[in-house]
Amino acid sequence: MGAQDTTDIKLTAVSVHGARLGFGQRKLWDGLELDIAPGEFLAVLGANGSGKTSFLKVLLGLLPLDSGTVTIGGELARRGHRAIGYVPQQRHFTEDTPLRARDLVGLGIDGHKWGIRLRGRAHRKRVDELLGEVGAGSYAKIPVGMLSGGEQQRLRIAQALASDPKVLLCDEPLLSLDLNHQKAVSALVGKQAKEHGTAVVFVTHEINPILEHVDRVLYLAGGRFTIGTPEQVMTTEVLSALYGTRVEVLHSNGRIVVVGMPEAVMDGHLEGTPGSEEGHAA
Ligand SMILES: Nc1ncnc2c1ncn2[C@@H]1O[C@H](COP(=O)(O)OP(=O)(O)OP(=O)(O)O)[C@@H](O)[C@H]1O
Repeated sequence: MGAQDTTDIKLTAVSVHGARLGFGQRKLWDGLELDIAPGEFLAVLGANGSGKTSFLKVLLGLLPLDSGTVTIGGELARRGHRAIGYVPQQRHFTEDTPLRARDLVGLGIDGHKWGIRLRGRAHRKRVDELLGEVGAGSYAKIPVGMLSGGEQQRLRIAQALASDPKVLLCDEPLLSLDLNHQKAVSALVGKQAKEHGTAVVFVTHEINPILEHVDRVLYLAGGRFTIGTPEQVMTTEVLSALYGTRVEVLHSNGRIVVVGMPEAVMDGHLEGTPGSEEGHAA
Protein backbone atom coordinates (compact mmCIF):
# COMPACT_ATOMS: atom_id res chain seq x y z
CA MET A 1 0.00 0.00 0.00
CA GLY A 2 1.10 3.55 -0.54
CA ALA A 3 2.28 6.21 1.85
CA GLN A 4 -1.06 7.87 2.30
CA ASP A 5 -2.70 8.90 5.50
CA THR A 6 -4.46 5.96 7.10
CA THR A 7 -4.56 7.35 10.61
CA ASP A 8 -8.31 6.92 10.83
CA ILE A 9 -8.10 3.29 9.84
CA LYS A 10 -5.39 1.92 12.06
CA LEU A 11 -5.46 -1.82 11.90
CA THR A 12 -8.15 -2.86 9.52
CA ALA A 13 -10.32 -1.06 7.03
CA VAL A 14 -13.17 -3.53 7.41
CA SER A 15 -13.75 -6.03 10.22
CA VAL A 16 -16.44 -8.66 10.16
CA HIS A 17 -16.79 -10.78 13.28
CA GLY A 18 -19.08 -13.65 14.14
CA ALA A 19 -21.36 -12.60 11.31
CA ARG A 20 -24.53 -14.47 10.47
CA LEU A 21 -27.05 -13.51 7.83
CA GLY A 22 -30.06 -15.38 6.55
CA PHE A 23 -33.54 -14.80 5.20
CA GLY A 24 -36.25 -17.00 6.65
CA GLN A 25 -35.00 -20.58 6.59
CA ARG A 26 -32.20 -19.66 4.23
CA LYS A 27 -28.74 -19.10 5.71
CA LEU A 28 -26.30 -17.09 3.59
CA TRP A 29 -23.39 -17.42 5.98
CA ASP A 30 -22.67 -18.00 9.63
CA GLY A 31 -19.54 -17.49 11.70
CA LEU A 32 -17.95 -15.20 9.14
CA GLU A 33 -14.66 -13.75 10.38
CA LEU A 34 -12.84 -11.38 8.09
CA ASP A 35 -10.47 -8.46 8.52
CA ILE A 36 -9.65 -6.49 5.39
CA ALA A 37 -6.48 -4.42 5.57
CA PRO A 38 -6.00 -0.99 4.01
CA GLY A 39 -4.78 -1.55 0.46
CA GLU A 40 -6.10 -5.09 0.30
CA PHE A 41 -8.13 -6.24 -2.71
CA LEU A 42 -10.78 -8.79 -1.80
CA ALA A 43 -12.79 -10.52 -4.51
CA VAL A 44 -16.21 -11.85 -3.49
CA LEU A 45 -17.23 -14.78 -5.64
CA GLY A 46 -20.16 -17.17 -5.70
CA ALA A 47 -23.11 -18.20 -7.79
CA ASN A 48 -26.38 -16.29 -8.15
CA GLY A 49 -28.13 -15.91 -4.83
CA SER A 50 -25.12 -16.92 -2.73
CA GLY A 51 -25.18 -13.60 -0.89
CA LYS A 52 -22.57 -11.38 -2.54
CA THR A 53 -24.72 -8.28 -2.83
CA SER A 54 -26.10 -8.92 0.65
CA PHE A 55 -22.53 -8.89 1.95
CA LEU A 56 -21.99 -5.45 0.42
CA LYS A 57 -25.30 -4.24 1.86
CA VAL A 58 -24.15 -5.31 5.30
CA LEU A 59 -20.91 -3.32 4.87
CA LEU A 60 -22.97 -0.35 3.67
CA GLY A 61 -25.10 -0.53 6.81
CA LEU A 62 -28.20 -1.20 4.70
CA LEU A 63 -28.81 -4.70 5.99
CA PRO A 64 -28.53 -5.71 9.65
CA LEU A 65 -26.76 -8.95 10.54
CA ASP A 66 -28.64 -11.64 12.43
CA SER A 67 -25.64 -11.74 14.72
CA GLY A 68 -22.07 -10.45 14.81
CA THR A 69 -20.54 -7.07 14.04
CA VAL A 70 -19.15 -5.15 11.11
CA THR A 71 -16.88 -2.16 11.50
CA ILE A 72 -15.59 0.20 8.84
CA GLY A 73 -12.43 2.00 9.92
CA GLY A 74 -13.17 1.04 13.51
CA GLU A 75 -16.73 2.37 13.50
CA LEU A 76 -19.85 0.26 13.30
CA ALA A 77 -21.14 0.03 9.73
CA ARG A 78 -23.83 2.58 9.06
CA ARG A 79 -25.57 4.19 6.12
CA GLY A 80 -23.66 6.98 4.43
CA HIS A 81 -20.32 6.18 6.06
CA ARG A 82 -17.93 8.78 4.74
CA ALA A 83 -15.04 6.34 4.26
CA ILE A 84 -16.91 4.30 1.67
CA GLY A 85 -17.03 4.62 -2.10
CA TYR A 86 -19.62 2.43 -3.78
CA VAL A 87 -20.16 1.23 -7.31
CA PRO A 88 -23.68 -0.25 -7.26
CA GLN A 89 -24.91 -3.09 -9.44
CA GLN A 90 -25.67 -1.62 -12.79
CA ARG A 91 -28.89 0.27 -13.38
CA HIS A 92 -29.37 2.37 -16.45
CA PHE A 93 -30.02 6.07 -16.28
CA THR A 94 -33.17 7.04 -18.10
CA GLU A 95 -32.87 9.16 -21.23
CA ASP A 96 -34.21 12.24 -19.51
CA THR A 97 -31.71 12.19 -16.63
CA PRO A 98 -30.64 15.85 -16.45
CA LEU A 99 -26.92 15.22 -15.95
CA ARG A 100 -23.96 15.25 -18.27
CA ALA A 101 -21.23 12.66 -17.82
CA ARG A 102 -18.93 15.17 -16.13
CA ASP A 103 -21.70 16.32 -13.79
CA LEU A 104 -22.15 12.78 -12.57
CA VAL A 105 -18.47 12.39 -11.81
CA GLY A 106 -18.41 15.84 -10.22
CA LEU A 107 -21.10 14.71 -7.76
CA GLY A 108 -18.57 12.26 -6.36
CA ILE A 109 -16.27 15.16 -5.56
CA ASP A 110 -19.01 17.50 -4.34
CA GLY A 111 -20.22 14.96 -1.84
CA HIS A 112 -16.69 14.89 -0.51
CA LYS A 113 -16.27 13.10 2.75
CA TRP A 114 -13.84 15.52 4.33
CA GLY A 115 -15.99 18.55 3.71
CA ILE A 116 -13.29 20.17 1.59
CA ARG A 117 -14.94 21.29 -1.61
CA LEU A 118 -13.00 21.73 -4.76
CA ARG A 119 -14.13 24.77 -6.68
CA GLY A 120 -13.76 26.19 -10.16
CA ARG A 121 -10.66 25.20 -12.03
CA ALA A 122 -9.46 22.63 -9.47
CA HIS A 123 -12.84 20.94 -9.62
CA ARG A 124 -12.82 20.84 -13.42
CA LYS A 125 -9.27 19.51 -13.44
CA ARG A 126 -10.10 16.70 -11.03
CA VAL A 127 -13.20 15.74 -13.04
CA ASP A 128 -11.11 15.71 -16.22
CA GLU A 129 -8.52 13.47 -14.56
CA LEU A 130 -11.17 11.02 -13.41
CA LEU A 131 -12.88 11.01 -16.80
CA GLY A 132 -9.50 10.34 -18.42
CA GLU A 133 -8.73 7.46 -16.06
CA VAL A 134 -11.86 5.58 -17.06
CA GLY A 135 -11.55 6.54 -20.73
CA ALA A 136 -14.66 8.72 -20.64
CA GLY A 137 -13.14 12.03 -21.73
CA SER A 138 -14.68 11.87 -25.17
CA TYR A 139 -18.23 11.83 -23.85
CA ALA A 140 -17.80 14.23 -20.94
CA LYS A 141 -20.54 16.59 -22.10
CA ILE A 142 -23.10 14.05 -23.24
CA PRO A 143 -26.21 13.49 -21.07
CA VAL A 144 -25.74 10.24 -19.14
CA GLY A 145 -29.07 8.81 -20.33
CA MET A 146 -27.76 8.86 -23.92
CA LEU A 147 -24.74 6.71 -23.11
CA SER A 148 -24.37 2.94 -23.39
CA GLY A 149 -24.45 0.72 -20.31
CA GLY A 150 -20.68 0.30 -20.37
CA GLU A 151 -20.08 4.03 -20.77
CA GLN A 152 -22.37 4.76 -17.84
CA GLN A 153 -20.62 2.11 -15.78
CA ARG A 154 -17.22 3.74 -16.30
CA LEU A 155 -18.69 7.00 -15.02
CA ARG A 156 -19.96 5.30 -11.87
CA ILE A 157 -16.48 3.99 -11.23
CA ALA A 158 -14.98 7.45 -11.71
CA GLN A 159 -17.61 8.87 -9.36
CA ALA A 160 -16.83 6.28 -6.67
CA LEU A 161 -13.11 7.02 -6.92
CA ALA A 162 -13.62 10.77 -6.83
CA SER A 163 -13.60 10.97 -3.05
CA ASP A 164 -10.48 8.80 -2.75
CA PRO A 165 -12.37 6.44 -0.43
CA LYS A 166 -10.74 4.36 2.30
CA VAL A 167 -13.03 1.48 1.41
CA LEU A 168 -14.30 0.84 -2.11
CA LEU A 169 -17.25 -1.51 -2.56
CA CYS A 170 -17.92 -2.64 -6.12
CA ASP A 171 -20.91 -4.74 -7.14
CA GLU A 172 -20.09 -6.42 -10.46
CA PRO A 173 -18.54 -3.29 -11.92
CA LEU A 174 -17.24 -5.06 -15.03
CA LEU A 175 -20.66 -6.04 -16.32
CA SER A 176 -21.28 -4.65 -19.81
CA LEU A 177 -17.68 -3.53 -20.25
CA ASP A 178 -15.75 -4.84 -23.22
CA LEU A 179 -12.49 -6.69 -22.55
CA ASN A 180 -10.28 -3.63 -22.92
CA HIS A 181 -12.36 -1.58 -20.53
CA GLN A 182 -12.58 -4.51 -18.12
CA LYS A 183 -8.81 -4.53 -18.02
CA ALA A 184 -8.55 -0.76 -17.70
CA VAL A 185 -11.10 -0.54 -14.91
CA SER A 186 -9.59 -3.51 -13.06
CA ALA A 187 -6.17 -1.89 -13.27
CA LEU A 188 -7.58 1.40 -12.04
CA VAL A 189 -9.21 -0.22 -9.02
CA GLY A 190 -6.05 -2.25 -8.37
CA LYS A 191 -4.00 0.95 -8.48
CA GLN A 192 -6.42 2.64 -6.09
CA ALA A 193 -5.82 -0.19 -3.62
CA LYS A 194 -2.06 -0.34 -3.90
CA GLU A 195 -1.22 3.36 -4.28
CA HIS A 196 -3.93 4.93 -2.14
CA GLY A 197 -4.35 2.20 0.46
CA THR A 198 -8.01 1.77 -0.36
CA ALA A 199 -9.47 -1.53 0.81
CA VAL A 200 -11.39 -2.96 -2.13
CA VAL A 201 -14.30 -5.39 -1.92
CA PHE A 202 -15.07 -6.45 -5.46
CA VAL A 203 -18.10 -8.63 -6.18
CA THR A 204 -17.75 -10.50 -9.44
CA HIS A 205 -18.75 -13.64 -11.27
CA GLU A 206 -15.53 -13.66 -13.23
CA ILE A 207 -12.20 -13.59 -11.41
CA ASN A 208 -9.97 -13.63 -14.47
CA PRO A 209 -10.07 -9.92 -15.38
CA ILE A 210 -9.05 -8.99 -11.83
CA LEU A 211 -6.86 -11.97 -10.95
CA GLU A 212 -3.57 -10.09 -10.99
CA HIS A 213 -4.92 -7.53 -8.52
CA VAL A 214 -6.65 -9.85 -6.06
CA ASP A 215 -5.06 -10.51 -2.68
CA ARG A 216 -7.79 -12.71 -1.23
CA VAL A 217 -11.04 -14.31 -2.22
CA LEU A 218 -14.22 -14.70 -0.18
CA TYR A 219 -16.09 -17.51 -1.92
CA LEU A 220 -19.75 -17.98 -0.95
CA ALA A 221 -21.74 -21.09 -1.82
CA GLY A 222 -24.84 -22.74 -0.42
CA GLY A 223 -24.71 -21.09 3.00
CA ARG A 224 -21.00 -21.78 3.40
CA PHE A 225 -17.89 -19.77 2.64
CA THR A 226 -14.16 -20.05 2.30
CA ILE A 227 -11.52 -17.31 2.45
CA GLY A 228 -7.95 -17.34 1.20
CA THR A 229 -5.63 -16.30 -1.57
CA PRO A 230 -6.73 -17.20 -5.10
CA GLU A 231 -4.14 -20.00 -5.05
CA GLN A 232 -5.63 -21.40 -1.85
CA VAL A 233 -9.30 -21.08 -2.76
CA MET A 234 -9.44 -21.70 -6.50
CA THR A 235 -8.63 -25.38 -6.40
CA THR A 236 -10.60 -28.47 -7.28
CA GLU A 237 -10.38 -29.73 -3.69
CA VAL A 238 -11.50 -26.52 -1.98
CA LEU A 239 -14.36 -25.68 -4.33
CA SER A 240 -15.56 -29.29 -4.45
CA ALA A 241 -15.71 -29.30 -0.66
CA LEU A 242 -17.50 -25.94 -0.64
CA TYR A 243 -20.12 -26.95 -3.22
CA GLY A 244 -20.45 -30.43 -1.75
CA THR A 245 -19.99 -31.94 -5.19
CA ARG A 246 -17.11 -32.48 -7.58
CA VAL A 247 -16.12 -29.39 -9.57
CA GLU A 248 -12.92 -29.06 -11.56
CA VAL A 249 -10.73 -25.99 -11.41
CA LEU A 250 -8.52 -25.72 -14.46
CA HIS A 251 -5.63 -23.32 -14.91
CA SER A 252 -4.87 -22.36 -18.47
CA ASN A 253 -2.72 -19.50 -19.78
CA GLY A 254 -3.02 -17.68 -16.49
CA ARG A 255 -6.79 -18.07 -16.47
CA ILE A 256 -8.93 -19.98 -14.02
CA VAL A 257 -11.83 -22.00 -15.33
CA VAL A 258 -14.31 -23.75 -13.05
CA VAL A 259 -16.13 -26.65 -14.65
CA GLY A 260 -19.08 -28.69 -13.45
CA MET A 261 -20.71 -26.46 -10.90
CA PRO A 262 -24.07 -27.81 -9.70
CA GLU A 263 -27.06 -27.07 -11.94
CA ALA A 264 -28.78 -25.08 -9.23
CA VAL A 265 -26.06 -22.46 -9.31
CA MET A 266 -25.42 -22.44 -13.04
CA ASP A 267 -28.12 -19.96 -13.97
CA GLY A 268 -28.03 -16.24 -14.63
CA HIS A 269 -24.70 -14.60 -15.28
CA LEU A 270 -22.60 -17.71 -15.69
CA GLU A 271 -22.18 -17.51 -19.40
CA GLY A 272 -19.87 -19.17 -21.88
CA THR A 273 -18.86 -22.78 -22.12
CA PRO A 274 -16.17 -24.42 -20.05
CA GLY A 275 -12.80 -23.66 -21.52
CA SER A 276 -14.10 -20.89 -23.75
CA GLU A 277 -12.57 -17.42 -23.78
CA GLU A 278 -15.32 -16.25 -21.44
CA GLY A 279 -14.74 -19.24 -19.19
CA HIS A 280 -16.87 -19.87 -16.19
CA ALA A 281 -17.08 -17.64 -13.28
CA ALA A 282 -15.01 -18.96 -10.51
N1 LIG B 1 -34.32 -8.32 1.70
C1 LIG B 1 -34.38 -9.63 1.39
N2 LIG B 1 -35.39 -10.40 1.84
C2 LIG B 1 -35.45 -11.71 1.57
N3 LIG B 1 -34.53 -12.38 0.84
C3 LIG B 1 -33.50 -11.66 0.37
C4 LIG B 1 -33.37 -10.26 0.61
N4 LIG B 1 -32.22 -9.82 0.03
C5 LIG B 1 -31.68 -10.91 -0.57
N5 LIG B 1 -32.44 -12.00 -0.37
C6 LIG B 1 -32.14 -13.34 -0.85
O1 LIG B 1 -30.85 -13.68 -0.41
C7 LIG B 1 -30.16 -14.41 -1.42
C8 LIG B 1 -28.86 -13.72 -1.73
O2 LIG B 1 -29.13 -12.56 -2.49
P1 LIG B 1 -27.94 -11.65 -3.05
O3 LIG B 1 -28.55 -10.58 -3.87
O4 LIG B 1 -27.07 -11.25 -1.93
O5 LIG B 1 -27.18 -12.71 -3.96
P2 LIG B 1 -25.98 -12.50 -4.98
O6 LIG B 1 -24.93 -13.50 -4.62
O7 LIG B 1 -25.56 -11.09 -5.01
O8 LIG B 1 -26.69 -12.92 -6.33
P3 LIG B 1 -26.46 -12.45 -7.87
O9 LIG B 1 -25.19 -13.07 -8.30
O10 LIG B 1 -27.62 -13.05 -8.57
O11 LIG B 1 -26.45 -10.95 -7.90
C9 LIG B 1 -31.10 -14.51 -2.60
O12 LIG B 1 -31.73 -15.77 -2.56
C10 LIG B 1 -32.09 -13.41 -2.36
O13 LIG B 1 -33.35 -13.71 -2.88
